[in-house]
Amino acid sequence: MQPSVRPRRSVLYVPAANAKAMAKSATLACDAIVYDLEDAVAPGAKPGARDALKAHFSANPGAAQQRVIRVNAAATEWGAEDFEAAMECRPDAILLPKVEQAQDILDAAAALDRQGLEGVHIWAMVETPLGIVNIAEIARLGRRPDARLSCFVIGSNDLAKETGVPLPAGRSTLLHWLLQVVIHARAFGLDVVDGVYNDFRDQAGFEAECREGAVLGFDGKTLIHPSQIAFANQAFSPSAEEIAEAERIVCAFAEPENANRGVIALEGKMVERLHLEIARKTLAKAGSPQA
Ligand SMILES: CC(C)(COP(=O)(O)OP(=O)(O)OC[C@H]1O[C@@H](n2cnc3c(N)ncnc32)[C@H](O)[C@@H]1OP(=O)(O)O)[C@@H](O)C(=O)NCCC(=O)NCCSC(=O)C[C@H](O)C(=O)O
Ligand SMILES: [Mg+2]
Repeated sequence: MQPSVRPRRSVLYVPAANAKAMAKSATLACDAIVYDLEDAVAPGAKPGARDALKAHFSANPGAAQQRVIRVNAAATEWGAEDFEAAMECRPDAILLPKVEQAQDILDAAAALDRQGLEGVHIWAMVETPLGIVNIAEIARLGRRPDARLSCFVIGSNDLAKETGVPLPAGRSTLLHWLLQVVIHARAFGLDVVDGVYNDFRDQAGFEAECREGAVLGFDGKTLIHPSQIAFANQAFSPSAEEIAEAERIVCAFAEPENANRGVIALEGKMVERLHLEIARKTLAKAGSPQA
């Protein structure tokens, strides 16, 4: 399944057991919401969270944001009931935690097929050592429409837990694994969203990690608090300078004398038609009609 063209700059987790957060979520300017039935919901609160989720979707059949539901893994005692509840809600996507092999995705896709739920994508969390080791096999499903896979989401807390590494500023301990996930997502046409920043009162640290994620090639960041949305939207959007440069490149190639040229000089730099493609992508991301 091809990834959606909708942006993934800001992807907010909302615990499905938190009625106040659920109500607030509809008003927030994030690109996507992940209603969580997994780690943010205590074992005893799972049945109530499923009911709340179903009631929320039933009362709000449409939403401005993409809506995703994170279920517990199929192998857990909650997995089957979570998946049933998620299918009943008909979200844009179901997020599978701790994906470790392609079969995890294919099983979920088959269940969606059995229910005739067309258009429901699968997102996969990459957050275990085995998930990283098998990333090529899993990412390859991006080329198979029947697998429904459209997006990877990093789970940095679980990765740190499973590997025993700390999570220092700059995430040097995770960098190698993060880059593997990004390159495999790009190779097989998947979107890829960075992990959460836990210290939600530390705005400077959060902003630094957003910038780092953008430079590493992520499409956006998963978030835990509404205060993180605005900066994520900014960090994963083209800057004013990038937009202006892209416009100059598009204009330069539109000049009649450049119509048949593969490479031109612009402001002292070599600019090829591949840069024109990049410029058009930048403008498309910025929502410019010049794209
Ligand atoms: C972290 C929090 C528990 C903090 O909550 P709280 O102390 O209530 O924050 P505030 O008082 O500052 O909240 C202000 C208002 O904003 C609403 N709020 C807070 N968080 C959210 C949210 N996520 N979505 C929607 N609305 C939210 C509060 O209700 C207040 O509203 P109001 O009073 O009307 O103004 C809390 O932020 C939280 O629970 N965050 C989400 C945690 C979560 O989902 N965790 C699981 C996903 S992270 C993960 O598992 C990653 C991965 O798997 C990995 O391995 O790394
Ligand atoms: Mg996790």
